[in-house]
Amino acid sequence: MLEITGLTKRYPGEKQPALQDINLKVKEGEFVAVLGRSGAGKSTLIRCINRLVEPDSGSIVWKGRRITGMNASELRSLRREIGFVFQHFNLLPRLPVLTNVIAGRFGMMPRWRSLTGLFTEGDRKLALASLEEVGLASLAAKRVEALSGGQRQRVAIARVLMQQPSLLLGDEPISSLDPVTSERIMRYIGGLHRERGMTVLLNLHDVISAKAFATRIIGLSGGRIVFDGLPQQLGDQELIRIYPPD
Ligand SMILES: Nc1ncnc2c1ncn2[C@@H]1O[C@H](COP(=O)(O)OP(=O)(O)OP(=O)(O)O)[C@@H](O)[C@H]1O
Repeated sequence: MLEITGLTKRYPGEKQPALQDINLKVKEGEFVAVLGRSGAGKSTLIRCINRLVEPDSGSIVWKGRRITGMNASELRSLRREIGFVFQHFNLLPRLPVLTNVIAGRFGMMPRWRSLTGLFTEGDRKLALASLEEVGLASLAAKRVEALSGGQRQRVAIARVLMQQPSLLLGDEPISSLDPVTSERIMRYIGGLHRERGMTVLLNLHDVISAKAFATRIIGLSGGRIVFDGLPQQLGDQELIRIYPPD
């Protein structure tokens, strides 16, 4: 479903490449957790997949379409199909929760605001149902800026639910949340994977969450894949390879 071949990225002015010759095939319905030390290349990998970061070489093919090489309009339509949860949520703080969630339907369309008047009753119902799923329906009318970090993250998840993507990418979606909220968000994402068959690829700092929820773990170190296996194959030796001491 997602096939990454020979992916390499070096940021301008950096000596070491952030990613070196990454080869990775993700099958439909897999839940992949990407682990690695800070600077290992996890964000770069995820961001190359939706072209928020421009790779230097290699190819990324999703459902038979070559992401590397897509033009701006092809990318816009791709980003409507691929859900992306950032560390910093990417919400519009001054607008109500419900409007932020409905915007998910339009992907990352920059001019979506001009569509506000065109939201249908169906859109509103679906957005409310998504908020219900993350336990925030009662806050639908509140401005996002009045919510806590954990609540904002749940709004971001509700927006992704609304988008109904077949691929969900996440860049450390739980790293700024408390343990209880983190667990809750991971359970939502696990539910999306199990019940809707969504393919998930998440960068995580937390090995325990990765082992509990993922069906496959990728370990990155120095921009290379140093582990690729099942959660139960991740033992002490493998963890040392993924998290080498200084
Ligand atoms: N915009 C940038 N300009 C220059 N170098 C960058 C940029 N973004 C990342 N890097 C470098 O690329 C390497 C990989 O960074 P990346 O953010 O992908 O790692 P990461 O594993 O996601 O780290 P973290 O867990 O801290 O988010 C690091 O050495 C980092 O300093």
